Amino acid sequence: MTKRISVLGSTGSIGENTLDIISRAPEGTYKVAALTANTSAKKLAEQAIAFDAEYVALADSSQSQILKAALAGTRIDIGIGPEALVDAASVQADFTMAAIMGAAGLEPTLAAVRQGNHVGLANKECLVCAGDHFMAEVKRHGTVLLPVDSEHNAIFQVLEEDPKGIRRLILTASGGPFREKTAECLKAVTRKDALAHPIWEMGEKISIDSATLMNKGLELIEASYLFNRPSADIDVIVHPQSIIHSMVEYIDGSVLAQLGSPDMRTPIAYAMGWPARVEAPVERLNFTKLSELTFFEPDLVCFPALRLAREALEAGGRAPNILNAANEIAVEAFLSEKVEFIQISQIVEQVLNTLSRSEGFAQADMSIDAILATDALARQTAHEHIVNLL
Ligand SMILES: NC(=O)C1=CN([C@@H]2O[C@H](COP(=O)(O)OP(=O)(O)OC[C@H]3O[C@@H](n4cnc5c(N)ncnc54)[C@H](OP(=O)(O)O)[C@@H]3O)[C@@H](O)[C@H]2O)C=CC1
Ligand SMILES: CC(=O)[C@@H](O)[C@H](O)COP(=O)(O)O
Ligand SMILES: [Mn+2]
Repeated sequence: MTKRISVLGSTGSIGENTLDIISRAPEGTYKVAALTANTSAKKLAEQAIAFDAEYVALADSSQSQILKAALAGTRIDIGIGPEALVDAASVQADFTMAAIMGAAGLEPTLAAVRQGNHVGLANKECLVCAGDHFMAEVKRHGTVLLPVDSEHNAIFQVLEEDPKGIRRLILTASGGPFREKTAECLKAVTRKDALAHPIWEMGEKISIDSATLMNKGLELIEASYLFNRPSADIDVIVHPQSIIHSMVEYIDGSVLAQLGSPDMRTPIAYAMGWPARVEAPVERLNFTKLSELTFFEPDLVCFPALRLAREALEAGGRAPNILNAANEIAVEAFLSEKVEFIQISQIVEQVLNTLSRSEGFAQADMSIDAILATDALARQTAHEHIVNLL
């Protein structure tokens, strides 16, 4: 039977990889329901025509004329503005790929969750800013949540084989482009250096997160919510080759891992095909050509973001929500060359300190409005810290 698929964030790296899997599948396997983007109107229109989408949504209204002109004369419905992303996510779909970058993806992804079908979750920020609320909605609607983030997809695959007797989850990290740098050298790194991930080709925000190790911090929080494990049960280990995507250690000492070439089309295909396995056009592992697999502890002094994320997870309440929002603003400031690389984690720490002093982290109200209010407050506080730095 044809699967109806929506792709939230179709113009991004995960979105394009998802459409690549769709384009290679036998005729009739998939039907594209909805596609969304922020500002990439032209690319969104091209995708919509190529994949015969039913509905497209563009968040940035200033680009709407480009989209409308490009789709004039087609039967593709168009929505404009952030609320149209929620409409797109509400178009009936058997599987939705949630691949919007950042907390902007929260409300559309929740709308997809409310359909009660299958959701592939790439947008880790959703879980970081609203973990309890998000997982409660998944449960309430009987949604099948399929992790797409490579580490979480690896753990999901392992736990499908054996969910008993777990001692700890081990998240692997590439270490990013600066894994061999000293704290002194990190002071001089540029935007270009930070975007040059040694293994993965990804969007700009996640590439910077990988360079600061905040990506691994967000993934630690993501894993805690997805697999219902406390911080103490989740370790991070640097594995520069990124061949082992993550592991689970069991109480008898066994460790099960998922391996594969570092290509996101494997976890994407896994999520789209689940519970079946489907073809993905990725390079197969050739063990005789793998020179070595190495591992070492992350350096929490050079990369304080990972420590901050673990502290936020352990503090609970609003802390992960604040961490995420502050990080989004700090990364944006780094990408627009307003702050230095090492200031990203400093800004996040300052926002956490400021808001823990003035407001505390306790959060009785886990409603979406409370989550969005905290997100807005943390963004404003981060902007204030950045202004003070300039
Ligand atoms: N890339 C990867 O390999 C991996 C990514 N992820 C996660 O997946 C998510 C997407 O990452 P990635 O594909 O790399 O990111 P990209 O930056 O490549 O793409 C992001 C997508 O989200 C859209 N978008 C960005 N901001 C907004 C907004 N404010 N409102 C609506 N739409 C928006 C973009 O539209 P536009 O093109 O118009 O800007 C684009 O379609 C992130 O959460 C990331 O952490 C997880 C694991 C691996
Ligand atoms: C591909 C993927 O899942 C990314 O989140 C990846 O993990 C980034 O690499 P780092 O391990 O460097 O953060
Ligand atoms: Mn990852």
